[in-house]
Amino acid sequence: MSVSVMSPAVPAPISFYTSIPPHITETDHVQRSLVQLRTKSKGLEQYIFLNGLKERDPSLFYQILLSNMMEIIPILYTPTVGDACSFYSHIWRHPEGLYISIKHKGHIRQILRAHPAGAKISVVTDGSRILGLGDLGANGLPISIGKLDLYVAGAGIRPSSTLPICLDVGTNTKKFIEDPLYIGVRQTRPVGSEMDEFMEEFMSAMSEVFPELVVQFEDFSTENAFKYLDLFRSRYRVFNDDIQGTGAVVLSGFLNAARISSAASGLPLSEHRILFFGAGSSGIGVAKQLVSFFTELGLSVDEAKKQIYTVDSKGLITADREGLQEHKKFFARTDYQGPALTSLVDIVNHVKPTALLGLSTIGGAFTEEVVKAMAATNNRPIIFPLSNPVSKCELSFQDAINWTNGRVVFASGSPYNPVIYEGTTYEAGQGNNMYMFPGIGLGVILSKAKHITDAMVEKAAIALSSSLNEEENSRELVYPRLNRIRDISAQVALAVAREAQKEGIDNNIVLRNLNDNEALKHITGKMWKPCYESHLKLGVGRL
Ligand SMILES: O=C([O-])CC(=O)C(=O)O
Ligand SMILES: [Mg+2]
Repeated sequence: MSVSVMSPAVPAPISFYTSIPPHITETDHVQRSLVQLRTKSKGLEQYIFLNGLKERDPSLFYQILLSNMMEIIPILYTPTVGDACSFYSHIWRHPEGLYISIKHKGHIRQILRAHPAGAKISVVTDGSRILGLGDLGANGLPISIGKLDLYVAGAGIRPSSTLPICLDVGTNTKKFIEDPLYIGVRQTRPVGSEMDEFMEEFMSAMSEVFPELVVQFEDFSTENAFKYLDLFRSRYRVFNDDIQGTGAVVLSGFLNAARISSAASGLPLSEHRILFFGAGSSGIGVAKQLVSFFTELGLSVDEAKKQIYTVDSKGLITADREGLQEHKKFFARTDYQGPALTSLVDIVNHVKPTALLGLSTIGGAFTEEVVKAMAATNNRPIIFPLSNPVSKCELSFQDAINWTNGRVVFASGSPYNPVIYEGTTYEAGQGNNMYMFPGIGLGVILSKAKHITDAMVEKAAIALSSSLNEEENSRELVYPRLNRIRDISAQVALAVAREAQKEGIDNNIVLRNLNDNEALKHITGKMWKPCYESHLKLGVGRL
């Protein structure tokens, strides 16, 4: 009997074929899985379904994710991942990612060595400030997993090169410690030197076991976010997504929003007054990113700082306030001596900002009065309610449109559906760091940069802001459409790599010698794509 050249070299076991019903193809199974997903109720049930699918058939999972990104990303990522984290101990089904516990102190290298080699990008959280949901302890792992799914979808990183980690060091949230189903260690968080020593051991073990690894710190509490970024950024390839990723994505959206707003007002970019509602790691991270950009426009640091006002739970931050936390001092105002301004409306009326940015995690904080005060002094007020998930967002898109008669230039951290107002359809921008971190990570991996500098992050932001196509610009969008994420990540990655080359901290000669067009081709050519079909053909997949 002659053997067809199309036959697989090694025939699949008979049992494999007999387990597959007669009328099933790859194409209809993708459709079947989508139907199964869509019949689940929205939110956590859909998250659990996708999580199970990823475990059962990773190749099918990625196939579905990549061909339905607009539908799937809000389930695996913000906002639904917030519910997954809140209830993770209760919905936990199977081991995934990696837990490094405080109990492993002294043995972290051995634990990492037991993991398959080859990780190139790791997202690491200690669960202490998950989105705007607070200290969720060991329940924080899904945020690392969700961010890495975006690396796969948005930047084409191979799934086996990703390493989601939750540092299980305890939680200060009593209800978790008392919950019999809680999956983390039952103790409060270590402070001071115990945590510092743990982090030192962890980072040095990571770089030893995974020499090519880029580390993204995620959702650490504000103080630790700043502290560990400062401590490790010159020694390892590490960046903090909440400080730098959010800083960059907001700078990028602000540049486009300011262009739209200035077209109506004639105000030069450097004269915009920006009010930050929220002064945690993200708020201050974004503010610093703006200062750095303004200085490049020719302003001194002091002049740039003057354009920025910060507000925390006690009101407008002024230098004369007692006991001001270290990270808030830089932006504390010295030009206001009156009685403390505590209400946001009073602050808006005093500052008359052109842009109001929310990073406060206080849902609904931008009330009708606040929004109308913004609309009273600005033809095109810029309002970015950036806190996540939706329950913590300062303003809904519908209210923003209604209360400004459609004049607002809007971007939120979580997604909103388009709104129709007086016959016109308006689209919300999503100012989420998902536009930045996949491209930043990819650029660092490909250029083999030694460090991630502020200039690399800034160049990433500028690349994003100029990535909008004609149609997106004509619709007055402030961010490109998400379905172009791979193109955008490639442009961001190139900008990051070019800056690393300029600073002489890259280590990839091939990339250095390519012109921009060749380099973009090289980058997109490296992007991983799922190959679902071949699994059934070769009989090695699991349906
Ligand atoms: O995860 C997101 O959607 C954005 C983010 O980093 C955060 O809110 O902490
Ligand atoms: Mg975050």
